[in-house]
Amino acid sequence: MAQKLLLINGPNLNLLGTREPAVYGSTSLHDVETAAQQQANAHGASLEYYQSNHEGQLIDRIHAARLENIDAIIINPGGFTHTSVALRDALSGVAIPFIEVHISNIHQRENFRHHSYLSSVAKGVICGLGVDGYRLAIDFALKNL
Ligand SMILES: O=C(O)[C@]1(O)C[C@H](CCCOc2ccccc2)[C@@H](O)[C@H](O)C1
Repeated sequence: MAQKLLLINGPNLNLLGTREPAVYGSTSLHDVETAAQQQANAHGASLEYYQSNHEGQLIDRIHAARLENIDAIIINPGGFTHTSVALRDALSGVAIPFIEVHISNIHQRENFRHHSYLSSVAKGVICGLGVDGYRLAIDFALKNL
């Protein structure tokens, strides 16, 4: 059966490409999502994408994935990375392997960004490689998850 991937972006990532290009680059979220879908399709897989600024909506989307036979989730949790036990619990609860992606190297930034509530339950974490991190995460998921 063809692999099904889900790409999730959290709060403020809808601003990608419009603000702080020095930190997050100049690629828009739409272009990230489109490239991700094309990458998956080129390998015979499907990829859905979702973005929300609301913690509960992200949690509801993760819960729904359980009923959609999603094989792997690629998620940039945005700022909820550093605050949300609930998002961690949702990902753990649905038991779908996920890869955590951060565009910036959170370990080179403010101290409050150094801890992730998600990393210890993630299959893997990619950070600091810009939007290429999404492509690399998808590549790994296609090969391994
Ligand atoms: O580096 C990442 O991908 C982050 O997940 C991005 C989050 C911020 C998302 C906001 O993205 C923006 C993009 C463009 C302009 C303004 C915000 C930040 O809170 C994390 O610590 C690291």
